[in-house]
Amino acid sequence: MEIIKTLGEFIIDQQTEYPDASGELTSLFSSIRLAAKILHREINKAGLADIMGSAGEDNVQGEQQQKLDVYANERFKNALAQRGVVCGIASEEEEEFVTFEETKNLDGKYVVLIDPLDGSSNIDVNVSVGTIFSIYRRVSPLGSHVTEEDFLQPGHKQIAAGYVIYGSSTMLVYSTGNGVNGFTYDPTIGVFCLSHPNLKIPADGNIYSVNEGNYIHFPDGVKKYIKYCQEEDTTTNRPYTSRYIGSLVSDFHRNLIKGGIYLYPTSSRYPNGKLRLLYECNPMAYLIEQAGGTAVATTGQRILDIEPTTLHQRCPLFVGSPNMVGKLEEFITEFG
Ligand SMILES: O=P(O)(O)OC[C@H]1O[C@](O)(COP(=O)(O)O)[C@@H](O)[C@@H]1O
Ligand SMILES: [Mg+2]
Ligand SMILES: [Mg+2]
Repeated sequence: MEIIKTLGEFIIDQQTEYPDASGELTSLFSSIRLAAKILHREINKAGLADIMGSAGEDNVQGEQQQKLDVYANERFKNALAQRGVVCGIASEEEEEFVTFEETKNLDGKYVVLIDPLDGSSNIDVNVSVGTIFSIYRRVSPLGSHVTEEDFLQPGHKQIAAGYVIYGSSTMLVYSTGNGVNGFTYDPTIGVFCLSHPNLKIPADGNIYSVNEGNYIHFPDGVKKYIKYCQEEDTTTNRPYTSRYIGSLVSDFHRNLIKGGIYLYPTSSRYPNGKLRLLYECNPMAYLIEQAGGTAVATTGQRILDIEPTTLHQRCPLFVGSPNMVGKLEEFITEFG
């Protein structure tokens, strides 16, 4: 008989490992689960619903907001405000952090940082997109008003992080600091089921993911590494294969399973890199380290040790199989 372990059961099992657990994190995860199911439903029929295309406004990053960016932001915001365990969120689609001022939330001990819809440029062309989330305990006292300090915590202080990928199937992949597990959504029974237990990234891979359209603007060390990936050398399994979907969640997920490296370096267009530290780089760095991989902003600079200064700050991201990131760091050390 087929044993199905649902996400709900898995979280409750994990909770028993923490004797003083209050169940609040479990409750927070059920909010994320609910919003993910609603997004799954909408994305699956996106071509039929009025949910494609631009929303006609720019977000704080100066990027045109897509209708699905706005929709996803509202769904996650509403779901996270429901259960009184989250006192505030910071989102790619909100200029300032949002506090849930209803009294019940002031006692919420968690803050959530979220990229409600990752891979926005792929929405209208039916390519997989995602949601990325990062969870911290607040630093301000319970019952008091939420402050920016609650959000500007270094990545190693995360108590959980994860993503949802809306692809050929919808999956939720997360960690609470005890390994990384993946759950596939079964819409026929409306639950996420454990499908990828204890994910570990291979130490080496043969996939590199980078937008080579920006190549001429990359630092020399990165250029040299990309050339290294393309050289012929069967002893080191090169040339590697180039794969770039243009949705961080999807490129990350593939490399997590198969081994590989994802690079979003600095360039003249993005002098500090494109991706946002708090709700893209930190959660992915937390997951990759839990899966045995590495995430750096440059040689020896662990993403999780960066002290954030602003909500939407950007930083370069090099993440993936430890041996591949290590090799890239050698090139950056030598060539800058
Ligand atoms: O088109 P580019 O410059 O290669 O950027 C692609 C990257 O930008 C992103 O789309 C940024 O995320 P958002 O879609 O959430 O803004 C990543 O998912 C992706 O990896
Ligand atoms: Mg994103
Ligand atoms: Mg986004």
